[in-house]
Amino acid sequence: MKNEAHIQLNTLTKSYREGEKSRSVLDQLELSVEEGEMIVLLGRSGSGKSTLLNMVSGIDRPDSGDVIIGGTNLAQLSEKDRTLFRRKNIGFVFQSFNLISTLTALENVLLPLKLKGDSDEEAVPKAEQFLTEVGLGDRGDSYPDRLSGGEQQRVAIARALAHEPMLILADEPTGNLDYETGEQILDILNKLVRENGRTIILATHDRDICELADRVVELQGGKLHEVELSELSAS
Ligand SMILES: Nc1ncnc2c1ncn2[C@@H]1O[C@H](COP(=O)(O)OP(=O)(O)OP(=O)(O)O)[C@@H](O)[C@H]1O
Repeated sequence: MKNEAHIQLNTLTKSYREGEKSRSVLDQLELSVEEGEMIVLLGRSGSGKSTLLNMVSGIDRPDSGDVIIGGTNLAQLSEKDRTLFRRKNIGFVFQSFNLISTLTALENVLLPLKLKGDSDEEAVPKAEQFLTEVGLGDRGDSYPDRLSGGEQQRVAIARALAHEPMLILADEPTGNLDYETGEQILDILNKLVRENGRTIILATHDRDICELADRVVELQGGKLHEVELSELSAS
């Protein structure tokens, strides 16, 4: 029996209204992702990458179409149920790290575990373990403003993975980092995701990142096009 796709986007359509005008961003878009795949999502600025990730995470809802993740169609859930689904099943890594500045590194990683309802006894060892895995086991007490950009992004990765979500969404995770630090972050993300069999969709402008991907798709004119890895190395 063929496995059901882990993520299935069917005829996904989204447009934004501005006054009288409507701007189409996603147009009958289709995507199928298998469990454990790493997909790189390319696209020019304004092509709709963040809009697409917002649909997949259930932060926003499509005008029409399906967003089926692990058998649940997010497009049919209420906002409250989409939030609950997201907390349980999705981890985010953003370009701007998005750590909470008044919480220590450890407390930031604890947050998704506490939201999920874990007790301190369960959550603290898990959060410490994930901080150790990103090489920051000794920085749990540091506040974000005492950490470098690369360290903050590593905390953000630990936070994204701590509640063991089935899907990781990363929006330009190396966008604010220098080349070398960006490479380190990608190595960590890649290793953790691969070792744990997680599915990841990573949006970027950076074509170098594509070498880590199982598949590369490009958003253009509201639709996704598969990009051959050989095309990228030639360009
Ligand atoms: N809330 C909104 N209201 C109106 N228009 C929006 C809204 N959000 C996004 N857009 C428009 O939708 C288009 C796609 O935006 P989106 O942020 O998804 O692109 P992107 O590919 O992520 O861009 P970038 O790489 O620059 O972050 C843009 O033209 C943007 O102006």
